[in-house]
Amino acid sequence: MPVLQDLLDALRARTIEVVDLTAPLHSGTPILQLPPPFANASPFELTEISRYDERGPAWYWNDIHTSEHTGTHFDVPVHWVTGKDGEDVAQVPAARLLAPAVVLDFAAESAKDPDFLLEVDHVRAWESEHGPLPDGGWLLYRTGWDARSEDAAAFLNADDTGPHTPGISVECAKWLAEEAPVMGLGVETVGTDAGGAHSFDPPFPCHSFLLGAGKYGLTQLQNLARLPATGAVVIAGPLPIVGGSGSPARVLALVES
Ligand SMILES: O=C(O)C(=O)c1ccccc1S
Ligand SMILES: [Mn+2]
Repeated sequence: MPVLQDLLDALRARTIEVVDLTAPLHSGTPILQLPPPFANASPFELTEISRYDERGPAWYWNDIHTSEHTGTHFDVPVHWVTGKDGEDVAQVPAARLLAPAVVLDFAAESAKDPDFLLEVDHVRAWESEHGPLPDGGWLLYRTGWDARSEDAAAFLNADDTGPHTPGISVECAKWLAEEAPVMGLGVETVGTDAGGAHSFDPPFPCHSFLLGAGKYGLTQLQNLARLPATGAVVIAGPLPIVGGSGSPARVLALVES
């Protein structure tokens, strides 16, 4: 029996579940707020072209206006200066859009400290319990932040000192980029870097090291709580925007029931 038929049978029998890791995309979707003098992304907008009316009697359609980095989205190397000679989002090999994924759950730590940072030791301890990180796969970092995703203020969690959202330490970002076998980092927060990463050295180290190493980012993921620590397969579908630095993406996980 061909393996693909086995997959279809398992999906039909629901012995394999499809978990949607994507946040709904709408005008209220939180977007990263960079401080002046830096420019910022635009909120997502739908602009109606027609809706079964004189502009189009039988059809409803819209223009969309969005940043590449709005909502659940896929970061590619060219997004950062360290990866400027790397892939744009249209150049990501299709074979890499389906990959194994592991989940590192630090939701409890992030609930206690919104500036919590994942360190290499945390990953090493996870590996001693669950085995090595997947070669060519995703490290999905669960912080529980998806619960805030429909409240932009809570999700961005900024005060007069800037945003306070959990992330990855500089040392861990460098290690994930240069030592770990994963092809990318997925997070629940607005971007792959911690809210305080603007003050790190280098600033935004996940972007700087991971994209500089030709790796990828997935952001604003949801439902990581529904995935096992190991064994999920993630399908991430960015739009192949020619020359693009990233794209809103539909991200799904296949999980054995
Ligand atoms: O890639 C992103 O969505 C992101 O987080 C970002 C975008 C542009 C500048 C800084 C950052 S930190
Ligand atoms: Mn991004």
